[in-house]
Amino acid sequence: MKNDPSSNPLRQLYRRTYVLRVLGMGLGALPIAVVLQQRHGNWQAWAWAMLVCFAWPHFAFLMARHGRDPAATERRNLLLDSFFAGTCAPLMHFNLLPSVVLIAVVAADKVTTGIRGLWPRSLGWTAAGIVLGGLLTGFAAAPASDMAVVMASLPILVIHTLVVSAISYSLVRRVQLQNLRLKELAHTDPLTGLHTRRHWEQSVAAMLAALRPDATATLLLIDLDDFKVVNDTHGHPIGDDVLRAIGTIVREQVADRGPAGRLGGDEIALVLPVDPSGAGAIAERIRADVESLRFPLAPSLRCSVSIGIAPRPHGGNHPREWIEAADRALYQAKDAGRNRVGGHASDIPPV
Ligand SMILES: Nc1nc2c(ncn2[C@@H]2O[C@H](COP(=O)(O)OP(=O)(O)OP(=O)(O)O)[C@@H](O)[C@H]2O)c(=O)[nH]1
Repeated sequence: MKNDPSSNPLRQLYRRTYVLRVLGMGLGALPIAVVLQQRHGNWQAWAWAMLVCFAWPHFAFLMARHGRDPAATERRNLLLDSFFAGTCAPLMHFNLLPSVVLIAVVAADKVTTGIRGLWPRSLGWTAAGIVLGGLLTGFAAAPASDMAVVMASLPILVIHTLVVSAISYSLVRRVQLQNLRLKELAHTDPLTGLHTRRHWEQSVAAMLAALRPDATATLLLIDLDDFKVVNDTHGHPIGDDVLRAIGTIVREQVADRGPAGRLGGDEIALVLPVDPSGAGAIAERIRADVESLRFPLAPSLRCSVSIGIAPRPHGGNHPREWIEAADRALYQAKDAGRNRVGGHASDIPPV
């Protein structure tokens, strides 16, 4: 990806502005031509207008494409756009509507690039274009725009505005989708596909806030048995495969019924809106699925989990107290020989 030019949006800027430049300059030719025809412009005025409107966009594209630094070349081209638009105002003897439209259009193009400071800088270039063009045309002024000039100015006004809006919309949508993806990545543990600890805690808090105070919910705390031995015997990558497989099992068993997160290391927690016996049945399925896991790269490997279950504490939404209760149930399961579910049987003290 590093050498892929498409991975650098600034390097690709000249492609996007090429379309806008061809469109803007091409449509801009219409009111310029009408004004030149009305005031019987000389051949030099026509030649300059045609060069700016029809040759410059392609020349700018080729310069940026073949330049050593396309982004820098394109930034300079954008400033030259403003200069050329500036020269067109005196060329049209400052005919008000097309002069203002042309200058506004090239200014808008600077804003849509998102390059900081480009738009204010472009104003100086526009002013330079106006002064140079003015010196060459003697600053002749005929600002009134008749109906023919108004009509000829409409296509650039309407079409260019709509195209710039469509491009801006698609850029905003892309940024929104990328932000969403970044948020997902920040919320998801890459190994297990479960929530990260922080996001899990936030999701549990949100879930509890949405539940009635007396509504049932149960916390399951899952811990791999002798995971250190798994790592030591089969290696860390196989240990990662185990975590990955358990993440898949948990996600399949929980579906979207409640938040499931990796608290760290080999510890996974989930909260389900069910009573302890319902949670016990789900925990038992997870335990059995983990027990039946097989790994082609480590055929002798057998895994198991111990699971602690704790019902939601009465009269409180304190995840810490709740996790401690599930932790006690988990360690009872470990003490009782591992590969089992603890906490939903009567021998586990209530929270
Ligand atoms: N492969 C792998 N191992 C990890 C990861 N995170 C933590 N571990 C290992 O997980 C092991 C956790 O061990 P412990 O929870 O202390 O104990 P255990 O061996 O599972 O024993 P019990 O919990 O008592 O059954 C440690 O060896 C960590 O190095 C990980 O992302 N990948």
